[in-house]
Amino acid sequence: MQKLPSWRTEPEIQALYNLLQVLNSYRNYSEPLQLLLARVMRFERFGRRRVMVKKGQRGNSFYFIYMGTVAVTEDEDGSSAFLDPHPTLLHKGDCFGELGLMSPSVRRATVVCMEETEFLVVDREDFFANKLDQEFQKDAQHRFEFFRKMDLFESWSDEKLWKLVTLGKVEKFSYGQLVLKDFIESPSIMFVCKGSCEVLRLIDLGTSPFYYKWIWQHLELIDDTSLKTHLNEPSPVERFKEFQIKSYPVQDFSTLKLKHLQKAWEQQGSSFSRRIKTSGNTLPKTLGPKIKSRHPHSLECPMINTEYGELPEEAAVGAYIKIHTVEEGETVGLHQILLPENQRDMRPLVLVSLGAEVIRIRREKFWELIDSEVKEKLYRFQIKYPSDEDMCQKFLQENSWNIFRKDLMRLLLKPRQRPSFIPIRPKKKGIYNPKSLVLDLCSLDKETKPCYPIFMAPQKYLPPLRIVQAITAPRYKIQELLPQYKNAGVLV
Ligand SMILES: Nc1ncnc2c1ncn2[C@@H]1O[C@@H]2COP(=O)(O)O[C@H]2[C@H]1O
Repeated sequence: MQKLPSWRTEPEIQALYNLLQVLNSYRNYSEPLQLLLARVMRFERFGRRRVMVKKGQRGNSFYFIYMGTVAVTEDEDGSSAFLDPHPTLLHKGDCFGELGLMSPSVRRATVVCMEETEFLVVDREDFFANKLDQEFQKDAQHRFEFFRKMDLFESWSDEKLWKLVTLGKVEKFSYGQLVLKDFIESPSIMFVCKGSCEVLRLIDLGTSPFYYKWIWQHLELIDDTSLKTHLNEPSPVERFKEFQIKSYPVQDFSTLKLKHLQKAWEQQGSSFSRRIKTSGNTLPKTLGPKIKSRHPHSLECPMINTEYGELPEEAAVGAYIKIHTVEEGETVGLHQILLPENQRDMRPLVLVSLGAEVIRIRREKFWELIDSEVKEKLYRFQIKYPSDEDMCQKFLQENSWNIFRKDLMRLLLKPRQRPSFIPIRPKKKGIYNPKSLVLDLCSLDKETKPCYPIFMAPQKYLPPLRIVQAITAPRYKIQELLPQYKNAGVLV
């Protein structure tokens, strides 16, 4: 790569072409164009604070970022990038410098290295000889057509729309890739031009009164004598019954039917005399026994203090909760743009790609461009996201369903499946076991704990928090709820 382009042999050009497949913006070009570029690109490396492109100056080169990060700024020396908490950053695989090469040939912005950065440089003559200008015109036309279809800009002239087109580029994100850590704080808005994205909220479950109550309700099933102090509610047995019946979305009414029949028989003077125990402190018999805790004694584990009382330290976990999906043609970050700052919901929200192409535009640039008609339409975009407490309740409800579904799948399908092939991998230090993403309330007081991954969120949002995807609690064996499946996989 560091060899002068004119010295490269054919096999070296092919090797460079292969090497550059990791760069998104390069890979997007046709294969012949990629090969042509591999012949002419120069390799360059610069240190932090080096200004690559200066706003207002004439441009001579176009750049692919091979490694490192640069910032795009409005000032001439790029110093604002080091003061701005949210600079516009370009990373490995991105490219820049095309606008200054095309008319009106001056640089529209300054680009400065944020760290030591490696570039592949295409000079002006090669840029035009390889018709890269036409590629960028095609991209711009694509953005123009996307905005033209949007109801939001229906009243705009083509000329005005082109101004918007020049404010951002299309960025591609693969499935599951993080688009923005927090789009509430982001200085940009986004237009999803292809695919979709998910809005997630990271919730510290330990701050929710509902979660606190839920945890203790379940822990009482492990030992219902030691926890009476935690809730001033009906007896634990009562709660146990209520919970166990509710915790599976299946209810067994057979005992009620029997009771009804028994009454009918008594009225008919039948000699039937068996009594079915349905009331009192026991569960309906047909529901069977719960899975017994292996620790019938009081729960001994480290506790932490929360607003509502003590919570086992292990149960102080967080979860990412999906609150919205942004579809193709929709926007991100405009949902409260018209609200006064003191009325805005400032809770951090994460944006994750489900396979998406987005156009990112700085808020202030967008604001300068929009007129009263667009502002009026923006009122329609206002979305109120649910409260953390509501999200927590939803998470726990879905959790019960998910655990139930897994139990059911295990019961109905597992014995029929062939054992899956699990390659033996050498154990690596520091790579967490994905199973640890499930908090198991039955093993809270076990000596050996699974090593949970730690969420390294900036302290201003949350303390380091173990993230879970699900919580398993003491529960009935599903066979007891579905007696026709006495043995897993076999319907009797
Ligand atoms: N908002 C933006 N987002 C990403 N890249 C940009 C943005 N504005 C300008 N650029 C790039 O920064 C470059 C500065 O030099 P050019 O004007 O030649 O080309 C410009 C674009 O490639």
